[in-house]
Amino acid sequence: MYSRLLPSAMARRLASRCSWLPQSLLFSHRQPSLFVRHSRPVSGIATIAEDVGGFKEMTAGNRRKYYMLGGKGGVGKTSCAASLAVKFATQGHPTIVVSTDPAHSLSDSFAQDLSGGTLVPVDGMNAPLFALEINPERSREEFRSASQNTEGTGVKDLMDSMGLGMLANQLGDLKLGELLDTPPPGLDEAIAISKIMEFVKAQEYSMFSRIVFDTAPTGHTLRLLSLPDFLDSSIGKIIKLRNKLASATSALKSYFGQGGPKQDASDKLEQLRERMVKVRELFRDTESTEFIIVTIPTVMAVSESSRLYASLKKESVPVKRLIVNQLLPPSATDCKFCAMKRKDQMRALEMIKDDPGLTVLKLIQAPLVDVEIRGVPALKFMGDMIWK
Ligand SMILES: Nc1ncnc2c1ncn2[C@@H]1O[C@H](COP(=O)(O)OP(=O)(O)OP(=O)(O)O)[C@@H](O)[C@H]1O
Repeated sequence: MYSRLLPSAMARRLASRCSWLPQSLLFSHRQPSLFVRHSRPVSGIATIAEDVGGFKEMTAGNRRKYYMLGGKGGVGKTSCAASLAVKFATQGHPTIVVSTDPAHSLSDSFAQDLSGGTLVPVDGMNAPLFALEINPERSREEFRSASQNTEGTGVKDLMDSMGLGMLANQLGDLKLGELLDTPPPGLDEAIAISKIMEFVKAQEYSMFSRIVFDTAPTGHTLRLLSLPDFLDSSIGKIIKLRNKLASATSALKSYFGQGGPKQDASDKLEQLRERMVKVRELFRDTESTEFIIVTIPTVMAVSESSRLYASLKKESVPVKRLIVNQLLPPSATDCKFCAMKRKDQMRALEMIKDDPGLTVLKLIQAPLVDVEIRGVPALKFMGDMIWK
């Protein structure tokens, strides 16, 4: 229904408010092919609405591709991710968009409840687009339940009776469940991403050629990438200790005629570590993955984006595009506030130009619009402005 409303009512309303944008851009939903243009690298600052995003490259081929959108909190990651997913779907790519940000706003963005834990077809789309908010707490729970009390009281009783209760208590302190009660930052999100990776492998999801992730703010993403190392050093040690305990208690138990200890926790954690490695591999896969940084034109946001880019580069994560969202149009009136604000934004854009890392990225500039970007029509509108 929405998509039928868009060309007339909504687009015209938006058009009247964005008179500084080219009309072709505003009505691009009517002629989608008009906006699929060749990508080209950009070395400096483009003017607003210049076609520098290289969207054609993003849609090329039916091999599955993953797009992760990340950046500072509140810059518009969700809106950009949702608009990209809508655009992919309307261009013929069956698409899944997933939020792994613990503070979800994907449901708000699509104006639809996506929190049920299963893929939901997005309302108002004539093309296959499914969305999901992953509940990190729920994902973590399955690991936690398997990692608690696995040696059971039997071993402790046995060790107590042998005067080794103290040792049993100390080893009990290595409860793996506690690690998951206070997880390292990024773990929740990494578990969520690995869950998606698992289920999209199934035959029934093979049709989906684009998977878009709306990720958590910068810090989490960076920690997520260093997780395999963290897990190697922490969980790895814990697993080794527990394995030693397991073989010691197993020897005792068989001596006293009891069964061997359970291996569930160690197995689960080893599995968790392996999955984290796979998530990192996915982030680094230049063939199938791209991380898109979203920012706004403020000194603070650009500085954070610069650090994010440097860290992603260090971790060999492929990054090609930078979205500068919420740019003010040139002021047509003598609004002093607007003029000052725009001057400030231009300064931030200059920072991007001068930043040795960010300047090599394709720069996509997205204007600040004066309507809330909510629901498929608005996302289509935003997508047509950004993804060209
Ligand atoms: N270009 C834009 N013009 C006007 N409003 C925008 C624009 N981009 C985003 N917004 C609005 O800004 C708010 C924050 O956007 P969004 O939720 O996409 O950001 P986020 O980076 O995902 O936030 P969080 O870090 O909290 O998840 C939303 O109300 C959204 O509608």
